[in-house]
Amino acid sequence: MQQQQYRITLLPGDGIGPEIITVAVDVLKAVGQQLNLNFEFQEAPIGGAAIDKTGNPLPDETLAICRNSDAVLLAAIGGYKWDTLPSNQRPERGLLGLRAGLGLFANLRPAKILPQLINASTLKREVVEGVDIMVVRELTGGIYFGQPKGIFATETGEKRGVNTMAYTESEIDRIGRVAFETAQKRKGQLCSVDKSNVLEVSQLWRARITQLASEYPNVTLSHMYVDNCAMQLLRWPKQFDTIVTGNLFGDILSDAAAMLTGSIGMLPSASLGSSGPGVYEPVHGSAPDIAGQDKANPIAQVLSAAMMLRYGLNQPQAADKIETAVLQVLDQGYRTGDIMSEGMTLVGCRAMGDVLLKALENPQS
Ligand SMILES: NC(=O)c1ccc[n+]([C@@H]2O[C@H](COP(=O)([O-])OP(=O)(O)OC[C@H]3O[C@@H](n4cnc5c(N)ncnc54)[C@H](O)[C@@H]3O)[C@@H](O)[C@H]2O)c1
Ligand SMILES: CC(C)[C@H](C(=O)O)[C@@H](O)C(=O)O
Ligand SMILES: [Mg+2]
Repeated sequence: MQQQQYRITLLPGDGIGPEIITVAVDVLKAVGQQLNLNFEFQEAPIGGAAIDKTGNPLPDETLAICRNSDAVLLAAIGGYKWDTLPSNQRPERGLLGLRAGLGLFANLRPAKILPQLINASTLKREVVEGVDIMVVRELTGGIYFGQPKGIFATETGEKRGVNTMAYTESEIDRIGRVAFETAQKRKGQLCSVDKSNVLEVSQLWRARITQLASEYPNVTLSHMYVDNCAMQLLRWPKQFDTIVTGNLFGDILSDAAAMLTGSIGMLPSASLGSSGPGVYEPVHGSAPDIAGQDKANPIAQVLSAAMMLRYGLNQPQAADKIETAVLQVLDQGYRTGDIMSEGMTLVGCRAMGDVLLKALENPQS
């Protein structure tokens, strides 16, 4: 079998980023060896680490390296050290710049409860058992990017902070199509989430998504206001299959959906554009409260690497192997602190990496 070569850019970022990405790289190398895939890793700075090094949260060189790779594996950015910077100089700008620079308008955030972790959820077993939701979040538009934005002086001398939530029809259509196609491959139920009882931008969103539905007769479309959706996610999450929503609503709802699964430390994501490399990253942040303590759960990062193999590199067998190894270590009772429950074995980030490698070497079918 001829060896497949892939150029992967690694963006460890800040906080727990370097700890968790190391685990994912080891896992990728191990699965690569088994399936004759050769990963050429190249590391670049982003976020706070890049600010410290270059003064810029997204150096041009970082973006160029990402553009020139087959896929980008990102850990997380941000932390206390940079919290007092003005918003346009913060680490988060590096992440937004990366998403915009690579045209990654579609963010897929799966929230699936694993049977092994039902006890780690704060919700009742009957509420979370069987939950399997895909949040399709628009990622390069909406209030994160709309103009005008800034802090402006008013005539009275008072300051006024402004952000603008805006979507064009074509921006809504392209994320809508990704969402309908995603729902088609799942249970065929798409819930579009907006705030069209108040916001004009949401009225346009709802109208376009409704119009698109005629092209996808095998998908059942429903609509929900975002405040109700936040409540329904906690009340009866099994009513959802695929959710499509804008940038800010998707950010908030995906963190809420994460908790259904036990911990945000479990949730991967894929950020995709219409061409070029995607960025694969955990839903969680840099967790500065536990950084450098070997306490982080690396599974969201490892599952992001699996999403990279599945969606970005078309290597589903390799992705399956990683996902199976994750299930195996959970079956064996290994838990980081965030998913710990009675009777389980508490491990740190590095030890979780070690048991994952063992599970890859010795899969128990
Ligand atoms: N994609 C990203 O890079 C990203 C995403 C979200 C937040 N952030 C940034 O991260 C920084 C911290 O933000 P925050 O505290 O609001 O969110 P966070 O997701 O970093 O942390 C929230 C809580 O979850 C815990 N947690 C997160 N990931 C974990 C993991 N893998 N294992 C165990 N516990 C985990 C943290 O310890 C913390 O208690 C901020 O600067 C924020 O802007 C970055
Ligand atoms: C860090 C921040 C810019 C980012 C976002 O808001 O998109 C994060 O919360 C996420 O969910 O990826
Ligand atoms: Mg978020």
